Amino acid sequence: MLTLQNLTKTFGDKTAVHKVSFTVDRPMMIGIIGRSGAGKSTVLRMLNRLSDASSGSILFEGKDITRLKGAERRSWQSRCAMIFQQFNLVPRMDVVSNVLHGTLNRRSTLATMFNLYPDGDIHKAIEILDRLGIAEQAPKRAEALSGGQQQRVAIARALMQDPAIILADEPIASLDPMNAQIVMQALRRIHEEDGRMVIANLHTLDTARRYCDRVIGMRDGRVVFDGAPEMLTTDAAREIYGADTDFSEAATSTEIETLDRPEVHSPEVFAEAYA
Ligand SMILES: Nc1ncnc2c1ncn2[C@@H]1O[C@H](COP(=O)(O)OP(=O)(O)OP(=O)(O)O)[C@@H](O)[C@H]1O
Repeated sequence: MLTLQNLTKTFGDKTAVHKVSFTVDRPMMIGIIGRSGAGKSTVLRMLNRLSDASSGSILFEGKDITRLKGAERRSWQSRCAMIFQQFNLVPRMDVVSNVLHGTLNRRSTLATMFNLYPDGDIHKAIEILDRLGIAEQAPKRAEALSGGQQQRVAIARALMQDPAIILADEPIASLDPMNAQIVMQALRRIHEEDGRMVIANLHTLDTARRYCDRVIGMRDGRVVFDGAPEMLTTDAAREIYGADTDFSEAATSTEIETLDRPEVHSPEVFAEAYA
């Protein structure tokens, strides 16, 4: 359903992404890992059409995304929602209005100017917040929430768009381990329950192993690993991170020891994490 073919991005002399190709034939949760500057964000930005590819193509359900313009490009951007490390909420605006911003693409300018939202959208926003365990935060200003809660608001805003794909660019890089776990569980659950594809750029190996069905490793703009988490051996990690034999996985870890991968998928543990 999603195919990247020789996707390339250059900035002047610098090739940030070099002929990246992979196919995703069913909705899955994919982690893209690699050191800083490997090209992970640039790949996501091209996928969402925030940035244009220099060459190569992206096909989704047979359609060439790289060629979309105007309204078609905006429509793609709402099918392919993006979440950022810094949440990108409007800090002084209440939580529910931030979530309702996810409907901007389909609202008239006048309705947007006067903050007029249909009742159905407001109910939907609250339902989504409830699903993410933060409905009681709905009237508060976004800036009053913890980082983990703010990232869940950003996920709720993305869900308002009813996207086929959620792209998450370092979604947990600003969070402490407990909040990082809650946010990763939320993304995993959205993938499993809704059948949405999730592609997340991640700094740490253990997070990719624990939550993802497939891991893509990038180094210097190229894909150097593409496989199941079980295939991600220390040697494969060394290749991705360009490290020598001193390489220690602990250096890329945000581990907190309480959860194993099988438990992560259990709704009970998910609910408990929110309690
Ligand atoms: N707008 C830009 N102009 C010039 N160079 C850029 C631009 N955006 C990215 N780059 C360069 O492209 C390369 C890949 O950057 P990118 O942000 O995609 O890497 P990354 O793997 O996401 O790293 P990080 O984890 O630090 O965000 C880097 O060398 C970066 O400096």
